[in-house]
Amino acid sequence: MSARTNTPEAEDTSQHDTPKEGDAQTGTPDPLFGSGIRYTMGWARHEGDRTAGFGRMMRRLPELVGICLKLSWRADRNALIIVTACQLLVGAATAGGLLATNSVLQQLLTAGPTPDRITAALPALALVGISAIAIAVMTAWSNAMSGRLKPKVERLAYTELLARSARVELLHFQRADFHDLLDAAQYGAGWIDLVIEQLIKTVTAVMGIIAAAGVLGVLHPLLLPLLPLSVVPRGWAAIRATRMRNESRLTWLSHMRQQASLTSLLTSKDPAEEIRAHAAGNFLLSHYDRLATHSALEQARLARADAKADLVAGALSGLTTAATYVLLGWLLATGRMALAAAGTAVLAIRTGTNQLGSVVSSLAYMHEYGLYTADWRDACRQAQELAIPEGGTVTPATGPERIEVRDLRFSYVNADKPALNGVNLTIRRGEVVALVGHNGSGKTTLAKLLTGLYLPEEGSVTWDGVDTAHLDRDRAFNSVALLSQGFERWPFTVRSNVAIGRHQTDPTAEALTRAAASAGAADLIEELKDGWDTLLASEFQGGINLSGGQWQRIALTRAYFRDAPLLVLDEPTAALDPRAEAATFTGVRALAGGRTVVLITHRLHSVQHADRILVLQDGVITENGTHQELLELAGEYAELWALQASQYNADTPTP
Ligand SMILES: Nc1ncnc2c1ncn2[C@@H]1O[C@H](COP(=O)(O)OP(=O)(O)OP(=O)(O)O)[C@@H](O)[C@H]1O
Repeated sequence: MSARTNTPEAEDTSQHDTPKEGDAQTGTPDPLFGSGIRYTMGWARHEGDRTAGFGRMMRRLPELVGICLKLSWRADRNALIIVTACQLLVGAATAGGLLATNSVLQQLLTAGPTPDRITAALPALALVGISAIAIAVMTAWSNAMSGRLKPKVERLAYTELLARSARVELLHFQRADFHDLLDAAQYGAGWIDLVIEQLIKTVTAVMGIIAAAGVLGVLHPLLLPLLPLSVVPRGWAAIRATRMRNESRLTWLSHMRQQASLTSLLTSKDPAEEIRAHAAGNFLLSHYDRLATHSALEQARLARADAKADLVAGALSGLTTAATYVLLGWLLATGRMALAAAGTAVLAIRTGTNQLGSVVSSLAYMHEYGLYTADWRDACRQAQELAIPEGGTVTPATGPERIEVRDLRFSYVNADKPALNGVNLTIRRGEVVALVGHNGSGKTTLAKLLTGLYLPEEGSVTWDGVDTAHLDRDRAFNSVALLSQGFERWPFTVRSNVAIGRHQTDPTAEALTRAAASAGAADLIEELKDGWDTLLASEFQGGINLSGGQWQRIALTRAYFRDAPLLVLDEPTAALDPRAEAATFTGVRALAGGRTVVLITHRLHSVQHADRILVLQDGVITENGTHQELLELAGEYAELWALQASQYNADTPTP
């Protein structure tokens, strides 16, 4: 190995061409990610809107303001009222201050002894001071109130989104477009405080403009058109700069996500093991650096584009300022305006143009962030439409007496063939039913339909004659305990990991211990340093991690702790040692009394004592019977059984 490969930096340049500006083009497949990652995130939902002009921006504005005001009203109406009142008062004080300034100038510029002129100007001077104090007080109060309002609005937006998405039918979580919307909506919820901030800035600036325009109108009507005229170039440049920024951002957005995914891979717990064992660190790092270089080049280009736009804006703005002073000079020279009024006009024009510039940039920011606010609203609406309905037929607490499946067909979104293709089956209360079959044959999918987690696409699944779609699903789920293949390893204490399975009631020590004993986890928990209070997350202070099998026992404890009449165990022993596995299956039989158990496993020796074994093949039940009946049938099950048995026999040394 050459010395160069000792540092990741050395490896970078040897592996990839040095990125050049313009390399990062949309649609160019990435050597690591292909082109798949680019459009999978909510970011890219607004390509058209992001590069839209002023007209489109203004058309969306009322809707956006409406969303923000409604949310703010719900979050903290007092704060909203105070902020609005403060802004109105700031506007009034600005106008009053300008008029008072005019009066001061008039008094100072009239003929007469200086002390007299100063004395005459004093009341107006006091008014200038009072309006400045009023502006400062109102601005401070408004800032304090908006500081109170914004986090409340953000919290409300997040809570609403999370509450609604937590109720969405499971199937929609398989849809990429729904995830795109949720992604964007999360930005919307997080950035809603920025939209409100810009909205407040806009209101402040509009008040300033009204004040300045009012004063200019009083001083000389000819001065009024100067105000919008002077801001046109700055507004045009600001919008142009925003569009350029957005176009540029779209170019490197996917890089940002790819970079973020590499950052997360290099710093997360789970991939750490394989990265080290396969020495993949430098490889990932070199790709990270390649992407970071692209991003830096794009940002440099962006900065230059911004600078150019600013330059053009500055030049045009200078021209309009010059025109303003020429007009003022002409008004003065021709005696159409007094010197004092001209002085006030300069102040009013400066105030007005500054505020107009501020309005334009606030509107541009509002438009940009506001696209996500609209997504937040759309996601909340969609989540509501796709939610598991509330109410329906209530099932008895003892669970269904009979689950019937008739001509059941079910396909996942974008799947080219159905996962279940005409399943018929009846399960009675208290039965232990085992589902076996090759990978992808539909066992897990069937279990999810039996429990009402998914609804049939065709055919029916009924609980005591009631279609699962018409059940009160919240109550129905209450009757279900599920240990799924990818069970959750909650980063909580052991107690919470188990009690989350039935969190509505305070877990009694006795119920926890009983569940742990049934799952074979009692000794394991007792030996942990803080017992039930041990934190199962080594990435947090004081936390520890468990082995795969130990985690499986905790997950099994959780399922047992739910103490539900319908128990679904999907590969419950995949990570268990043989003794624990045997104990688990014996435990399942013992537990069954009155409880319906659906057991999915590839360990055929463990299912031989099930009441019934169902063999699935390509989404269809091909065999249905007891272990003995299926062996006699000499079909798929018998073949798989013989295969597994032969492996054991071959490996067993003859005594
Ligand atoms: N979320 C999903 N989206 C799309 N297709 C899916 C999804 N989950 C499963 N499938 C497909 O549905 C079919 C049935 O999958 P299922 O998980 O029910 O099989 P299984 O019998 O439980 O497999 P295994 O023994 O590997 O756990 C497979 O073809 C699988 O690829």
